[in-house]
Amino acid sequence: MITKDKYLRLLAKEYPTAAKTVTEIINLEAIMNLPKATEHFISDLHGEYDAVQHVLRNGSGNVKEKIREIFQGRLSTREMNQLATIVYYPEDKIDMIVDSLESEEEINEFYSLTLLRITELCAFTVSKYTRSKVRKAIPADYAYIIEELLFKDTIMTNKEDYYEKIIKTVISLDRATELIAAISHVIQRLVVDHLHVVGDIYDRGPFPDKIIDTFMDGHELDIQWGNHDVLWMGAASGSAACMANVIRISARYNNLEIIEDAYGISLRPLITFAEMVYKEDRYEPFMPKINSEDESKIFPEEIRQIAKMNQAISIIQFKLEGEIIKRHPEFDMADRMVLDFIDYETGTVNLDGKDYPMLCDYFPTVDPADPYRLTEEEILVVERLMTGFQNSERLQKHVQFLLSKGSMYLSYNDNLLFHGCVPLNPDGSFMELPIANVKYSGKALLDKYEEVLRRGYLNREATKHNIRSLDLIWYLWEGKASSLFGKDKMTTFERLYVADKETHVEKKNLYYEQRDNVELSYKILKEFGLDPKKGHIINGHTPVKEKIGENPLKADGKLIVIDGGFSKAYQNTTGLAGYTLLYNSFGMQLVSHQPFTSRQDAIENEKDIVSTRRIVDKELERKTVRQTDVGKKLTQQVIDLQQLLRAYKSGEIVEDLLSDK
Ligand SMILES: O=P(O)(O)OC[C@H]1O[C@](O)(COP(=O)(O)O)[C@@H](O)[C@@H]1O
Ligand SMILES: [Mn+2]
Repeated sequence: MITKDKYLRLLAKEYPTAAKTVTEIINLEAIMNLPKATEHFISDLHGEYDAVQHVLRNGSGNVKEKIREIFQGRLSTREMNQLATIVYYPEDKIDMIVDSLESEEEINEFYSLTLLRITELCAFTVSKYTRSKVRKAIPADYAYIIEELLFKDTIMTNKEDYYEKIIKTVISLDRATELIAAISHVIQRLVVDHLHVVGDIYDRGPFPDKIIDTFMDGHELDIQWGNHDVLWMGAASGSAACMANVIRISARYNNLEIIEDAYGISLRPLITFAEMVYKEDRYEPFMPKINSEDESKIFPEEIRQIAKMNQAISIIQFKLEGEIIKRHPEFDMADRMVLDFIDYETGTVNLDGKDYPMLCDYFPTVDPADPYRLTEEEILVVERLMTGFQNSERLQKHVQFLLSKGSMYLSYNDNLLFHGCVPLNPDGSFMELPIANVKYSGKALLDKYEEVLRRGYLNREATKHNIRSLDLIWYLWEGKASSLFGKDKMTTFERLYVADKETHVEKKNLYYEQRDNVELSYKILKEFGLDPKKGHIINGHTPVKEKIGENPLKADGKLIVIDGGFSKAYQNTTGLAGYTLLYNSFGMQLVSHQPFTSRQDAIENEKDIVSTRRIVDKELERKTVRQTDVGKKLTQQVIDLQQLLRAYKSGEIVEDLLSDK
């Protein structure tokens, strides 16, 4: 361990004189007195890149709010909406406006007014940050000009002329669009300081990869993994069962492009296998879901092929899952040995003691005497697909990003964030899972899951030794003690093969029934070492059915469910798109969003998502950085620097006065 004296001497290298130490103390004190930065919570993005982009660009309605604060009374609603659209989509919107203008004068006037307005908006947005933070958010190309415009020197007498001159020069050099775009990006970036992604970036929607690319490009953020993210992480780590699920879901939502085009993984082995082995066209339950807009863009033959792939990979999935369940009696999943319950002669299935007719009884690869055995062809298909997943550089890069920014849960500024639940037993105690003969529950279980996920990825090439970790990663997807799943079983098989909906029911963990119970929130916050009086629990995972009166604020606002509802497929059930949460120096606000139509509609018709806000918690006094987790670290730094200063004064450590020379 490093001694205090050694530490001070190391610190003295960074602050070699008393003057430099004092300057840093003053700087840190100033930062701690600034208002707490805005945190933005979003979840369940499900590949809906355009809608997510929109919410990020408008900062859950924050950009509009700031525009109103500054320009109400000075600009008309139309002008304010136009300005907001420019901030969200600068290049496209400006092109459109400029195209509609007739003369050079009109265009120049538009540029000049827009630059003035957007500069004012940006200056207002960044006013709560230190200059050094703002500088980091400014793109290098226009750094000098933007800094000049933002940090106006109030003592300069002829400053207005000076700025006008800058703006005129930029316009005359034909660079106005670029500059407006650069300033817009600074606003987008800083209108929300820190982003929390409470899970489920992947599946159902078309572009999870593009969402991750956006996240990799600069936002300050953290991620709490969702069950769908973990499924992809498992597939990238070498779990064949996770991979089969990933492919099945992509086929079901007609999104195989994500695998083939975005990640460059060839599905040819699966297509060939499906055509070769599933000779009869009996794939009705496996038809992909196709959006009405996409219907005209797809050949019927392609739909047939996707359905067959879905059918082939589903059976492979059930077989692989059966093997895992057999290896792990402690998973307690005997009821998921679904291929055992089929009567292959009569085409019925026995579930919970009751016989049901099957919607499809075509199983060309299943040997009723040994239903879980993969055929040689199936083994080959799995191997070839797996190689594709493991060799996809882009997928591996994305999963590494998820691992580096993500965790099973996060404590941040007194709040506890996780995607699903802390699984409970029917009597309310924390549910246990034995892992390598040790029982884990509550926080320890979530910590263990995280350890296993990281280990599973790290050992992805040591296939044999990794099986135990990979099995557990798959368990996280659909096991009853999984904090990401939170249901008693996943009825994929029943949904495909049985019409009777009573077999489709997935019973939610007691956690979900008890979410309104303040005591439970207290108990969980305490379990995770947080102060229950101050903190909140923030979850995603379950769409909030506002349509039938469900409230996203549970337990008097102690627990907040912010499923963003981006997934189009689920918007019929919820009645609106969903929720995001903002936490700024004034408190917490829940924002509900109407569905996003399209990027084009947003640009052309200035159609913003209508967002309404509800206050969750109001700070009695405006919260400063000092009262945050960052503040705690800075306070400690100030204490250390004060000690260093005393050491300089007493001569215990000698100043390096030559350090500047
Ligand atoms: O809507 P689909 O595609 O049938 O998926 C249903 C499945 O998704 C799940 O709800 C899990 O996904 P979510 O995390 O998005 O809820 C399962 O419980 C369920 O079996
Ligand atoms: Mn989920």
